[in-house]
Amino acid sequence: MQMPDQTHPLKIGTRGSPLALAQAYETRDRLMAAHGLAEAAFEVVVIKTTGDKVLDRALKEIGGKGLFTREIEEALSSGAIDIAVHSMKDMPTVQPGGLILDCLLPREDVRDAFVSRQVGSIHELPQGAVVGSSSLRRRAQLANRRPDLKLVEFRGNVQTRLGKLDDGVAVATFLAMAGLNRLGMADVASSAIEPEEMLPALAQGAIGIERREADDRVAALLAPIHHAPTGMRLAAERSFLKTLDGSCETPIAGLALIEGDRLWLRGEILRPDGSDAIRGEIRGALSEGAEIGDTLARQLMAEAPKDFFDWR
Ligand SMILES: NCc1[nH]cc(CCC(=O)O)c1CC(=O)O
Repeated sequence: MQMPDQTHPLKIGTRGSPLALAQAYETRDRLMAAHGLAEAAFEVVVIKTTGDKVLDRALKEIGGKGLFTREIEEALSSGAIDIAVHSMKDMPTVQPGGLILDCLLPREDVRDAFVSRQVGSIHELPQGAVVGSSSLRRRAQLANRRPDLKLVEFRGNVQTRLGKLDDGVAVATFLAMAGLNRLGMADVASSAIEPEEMLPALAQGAIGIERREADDRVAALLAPIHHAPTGMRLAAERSFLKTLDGSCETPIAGLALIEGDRLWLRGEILRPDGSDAIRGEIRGALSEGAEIGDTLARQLMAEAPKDFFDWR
């Protein structure tokens, strides 16, 4: 296999946020260790996406899937980069023709973090407290569990959101534990929310590496850093999401865990205002992630009232 080197570096495409860069460097470090390569054999290429450019509107208004990925995938297809590093929870369930996402790094903490300067957990929030979040899923889940709370839009990176808390715009907000851990900012979390209380986003905490499907050299380079258990869990979670036709910006939550030689998938779908939630779970063989994800999605859809999906 032709290894990348200083004159022919492997080009790693990524968004430019501190979290995206941390994920790109983690990928580079794993590739360096797996193949005994020097840092100079890699080049990190920062690409600005629509989601990075538009900061003044709610994500669902800008609309469409792949808000944070389109420009990066174009660079991959054109050959401007060799691999693209993504947060799997932001990835559409189907990749553009010619691209494939089959390399996953070991998953980080899947839980959401509850972040507040004043209170320690959701339960401690006073009646009617203002909570900031831009995530349709988190807003719907919170409204479902605490209809008394007042929800406000909250966009921007971690620092921006913490600044809004300091300015008193809201008493609390939510972030992914995975992102905080990767940024070395876990201490920002007042507490981690257990999946039993609130299921996370599908694929939360997982990093995926996308490549050109026909690029056998890159496939061979990536093979040793793929984490199979994460792949099995994500197969179930992404199949669940795909059948529901959801994206990271629809009120759908779920989590697959490995219990011995079995996969255990839990899922939840909500109305955006939180007035209704439907939950379910399913178990299956480790190799059957795609099947159980699809089956659970169909079960929940069958249980849902006719108008349940009118928000789509
Ligand atoms: N939608 C933005 C996004 N995409 C991935 C993460 C966190 C890291 C991860 O889940 O892997 C975040 C931020 C957040 O939800 O706090």
